Amino acid sequence: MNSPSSPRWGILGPGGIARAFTSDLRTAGLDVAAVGSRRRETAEAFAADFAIPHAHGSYEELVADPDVDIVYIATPHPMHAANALLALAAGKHVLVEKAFTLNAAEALEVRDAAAERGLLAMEAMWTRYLPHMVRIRELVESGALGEVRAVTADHTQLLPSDPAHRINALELGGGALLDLGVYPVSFAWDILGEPLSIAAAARIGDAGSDTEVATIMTHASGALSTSISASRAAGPNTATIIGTEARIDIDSVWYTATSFRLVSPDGTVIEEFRSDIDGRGMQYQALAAERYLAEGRTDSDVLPIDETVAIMATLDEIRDLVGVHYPGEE
Ligand SMILES: NC(=O)C1=CN([C@@H]2O[C@H](COP(=O)(O)OP(=O)(O)OC[C@H]3O[C@@H](n4cnc5c(N)ncnc54)[C@H](OP(=O)(O)O)[C@@H]3O)[C@@H](O)[C@H]2O)C=CC1
Ligand SMILES: O=C1CO[C@H](CO)[C@@H](O)[C@@H]1O
Repeated sequence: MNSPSSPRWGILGPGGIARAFTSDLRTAGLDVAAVGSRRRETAEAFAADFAIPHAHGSYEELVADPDVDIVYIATPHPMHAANALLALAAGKHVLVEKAFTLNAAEALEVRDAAAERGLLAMEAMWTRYLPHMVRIRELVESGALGEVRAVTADHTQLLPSDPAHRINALELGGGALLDLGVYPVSFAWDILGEPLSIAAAARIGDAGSDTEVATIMTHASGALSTSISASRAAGPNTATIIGTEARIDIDSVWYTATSFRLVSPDGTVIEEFRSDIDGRGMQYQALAAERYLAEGRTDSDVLPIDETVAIMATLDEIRDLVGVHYPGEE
């Protein structure tokens, strides 16, 4: 799959998700050239696990590596903007984990820095690039559902309750919305576009961050979307797109590679889709990034950077409604 001109990846912040992503890059035969950690020993251990040629003991060293073309940023959300700006200043393209940044202001900074340098800055909203989502967008655009009137999705997981864990601690961008709710909100944006109005409610945990959040959005198309994110209990993790002529039921876990059915109002299954992929599926976004670079493009057509910024603004608005602010935002 690799060609001599394939971009060479650098992994920044070798924690849990960096491990899953790197494994998927390896499965897809992509070129992982370097890893950078705040601790050299961590970088060396990660490099040994994945046979990565260069291990760097700082993020500065990683982005300065001439063998790296694109940096995957996998630190906690509050570090995304600074890490992405560091890589862009060194002339590297960036693929930045969700939530892209802490808020829309930071996302704009990253967007503008990439644009100034003619570099790709892309949100690692991997779900959008998965085969079932590609087919779902085709079906929606073809009119197979008629007019879409509603979208529902939940992302709920039983995650650590330790107030110091990144899922909870405000200084690490804690909260169900930015970690989990970003998936259903991005999904609603994908299918229905911009929300015109937002209602939201949340429960706030001991750490001061949101542990459960529910939103109802009214979209420019006139349709509604609802989403639930929760970090203290696992629900169905399914999603539905309801149209006037048919609906799509996406099976659990809807935001990973999964199956779905196109169903008519009388319950007849019109089409069934099953995912058959290697690995977790995080390679599809990387393959898309490589394709954009090969075509000399600096934006994603699946999730353009302006939409990422707008999604961050939606998340800002939801956080305003439920009263969650991060240090330095007040
Ligand atoms: N796409 C997906 O399915 C998933 C995406 N994510 C996203 O990835 C990001 C990282 O999550 P996850 O991998 O679970 O987190 P981890 O805590 O497992 O890893 C984060 C890494 O970031 C580095 N880091 C830099 N600064 C800090 C800091 N102040 N505190 C802690 N770690 C720091 C550390 O690496 P080092 O010290 O070695 O430099 C650490 O290993 C989040 O933004 C999250 O939303 C997470 C899980 C799934
Ligand atoms: O994106 C994500 C998917 O699920 C993880 C938990 O397993 C989350 O914490 C994460 O950020």
